[in-house]
Amino acid sequence: MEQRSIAFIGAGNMARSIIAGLIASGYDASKITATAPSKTRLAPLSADFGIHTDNDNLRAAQQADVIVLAVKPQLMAEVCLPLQAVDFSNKLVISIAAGINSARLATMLDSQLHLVRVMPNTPALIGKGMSGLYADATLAPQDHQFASQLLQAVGEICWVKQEADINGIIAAAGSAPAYFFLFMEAIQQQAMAQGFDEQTARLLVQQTALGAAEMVQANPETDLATLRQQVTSKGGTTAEAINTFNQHHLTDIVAKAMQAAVARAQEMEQLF
Ligand SMILES: NC(=O)C1=CN([C@@H]2O[C@H](COP(=O)(O)OP(=O)(O)OC[C@H]3O[C@@H](n4cnc5c(N)ncnc54)[C@H](O)[C@@H]3O)[C@@H](O)[C@H]2O)C=CC1
Ligand SMILES: O=C(O)[C@@H]1CCC=N1
Repeated sequence: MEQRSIAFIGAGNMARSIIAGLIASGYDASKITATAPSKTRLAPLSADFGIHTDNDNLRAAQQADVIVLAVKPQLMAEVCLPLQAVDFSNKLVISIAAGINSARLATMLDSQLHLVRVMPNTPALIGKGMSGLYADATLAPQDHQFASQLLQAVGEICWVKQEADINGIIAAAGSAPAYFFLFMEAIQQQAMAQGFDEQTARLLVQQTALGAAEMVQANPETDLATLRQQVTSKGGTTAEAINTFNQHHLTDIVAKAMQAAVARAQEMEQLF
């Protein structure tokens, strides 16, 4: 892919995940800079990936072709204020922040921006990320392509047509690894309660989750309900477990959780 210079403003969990994925996919480490106020955050990034690090956001942003805004939403306004000195006319800005829309980012940076909003997730770290992207119609085709390639380097992508749909991506993908981890934690805990040691319980759940996900991927023509039914023998054990989930309204719980994620993103749009 095109090797533009990229400055990650904010070098936390998500920036690290994308950087790791990019380096693994062959992106030139010398073209990547990450910034954070503390050396403790930056040192492992330069040690692990050979990228540049800087504690000066303005310098890093001025020197980059692409600026990835990767700080917490509540810090975004404070971090953007000094960046108003940057000439954004030839730069692509990519924001991965939840709950901060394009209009707000333009105000925070006091500029007209070539902007892509991206909602990635942490499996980008191992090249298995899922990212939703949004840009308005003014984005140049080469910037559209660069953003696509950048996120494709760390997983799958989908573009959404309306900015509001980014909040749906948050609910279904950005936040969703945590739902699966929670479910796996619950299975591991119960497996331990039923007598397995921690390591064995983890192996049971991780291999089963991996196998289930890979079966979904390997059978694109088979819907998820059919895959579930193939495990569920009539009058058998799985049927009892699934009935128990249904009696406790698992589908409703998931719906409520995803709606709560969207509602929080909308609330953050007003707060920050
Ligand atoms: N963690 C996740 O799974 C996902 C996070 N996001 C978004 O990514 C953004 C970052 O989230 P995380 O990486 O989880 O947070 P984090 O807290 O791990 O990382 C934020 C980083 O910003 C740095 N920082 C703080 N003040 C700064 C400043 N003044 N200048 C430069 N850097 C500064 C901190 O050192 C920290 O390393 C958020 O806006 C979040 O909404 C989006 C999708 C998924
Ligand atoms: O929890 C959050 O707000 C961020 C956005 C999606 C995943 N983590």
